[in-house]
Amino acid sequence: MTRQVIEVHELTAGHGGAEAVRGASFTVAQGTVYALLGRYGSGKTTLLETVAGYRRPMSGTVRVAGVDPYAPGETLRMGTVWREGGLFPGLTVAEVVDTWRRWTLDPLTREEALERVGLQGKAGARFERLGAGDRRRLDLALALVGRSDVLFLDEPTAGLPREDARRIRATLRELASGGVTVLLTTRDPDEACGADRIGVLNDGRLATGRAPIRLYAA
Ligand SMILES: Nc1ncnc2c1ncn2[C@@H]1O[C@H](COP(=O)(O)OP(=O)(O)OP(=O)(O)O)[C@@H](O)[C@H]1O
Repeated sequence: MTRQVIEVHELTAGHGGAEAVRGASFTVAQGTVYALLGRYGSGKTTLLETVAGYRRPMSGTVRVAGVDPYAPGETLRMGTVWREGGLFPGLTVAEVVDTWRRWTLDPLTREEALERVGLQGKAGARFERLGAGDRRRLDLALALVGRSDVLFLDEPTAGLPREDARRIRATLRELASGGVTVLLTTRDPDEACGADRIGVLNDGRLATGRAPIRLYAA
């Protein structure tokens, strides 16, 4: 039977009492990519932060691998990449990953982490010399260092050149084939169509469906 790694039921979430997401329900099966698609301000980031356990739900429930990600003491093998990404001036890719590994219990080896995101061969490169796509890959490698089997990604290809975006999507598909469950946000309908399932957020309301669906039909 398919295992639902992320289970969200009637979730309402927001900021200082103002609701940004209302009554969202969806599930994400193990080893699949789920895209939350929506315009600016539709509630994507608020929903992602709440499902990842960074924000307390106003009502409703979230379970990730069967546990409440907001509950104190729960440790989940999950990784997150927020839109700003990391800045590591003065360090090489290898040094950044090794620093992360030191803070992580039972981490992947540096080689494993870089290989999973296609950055093998860039270990000696200085962070400042990396292009935007490789910087995003490095963020992904750091999210994976703790052997994460769930990834939460806020607009992982936003602002990237088309080819970099395509390669990141291919990497996410490979990770999913290896059993990693991916929940991402996007403003790009093309990107959403590459996911296994799509939820469309419109002004805090989530409509769910199976890809491919016509998103902005005339
Ligand atoms: N820290 C905050 N404090 C108060 N209101 C917020 C905060 N962050 C977001 N909001 C509001 O919550 C609503 C949803 O914002 P959210 O950032 O979740 O949407 P989004 O779809 O991710 O948009 P974007 O693509 O612009 O990031 C918006 O009305 C926004 O103004």
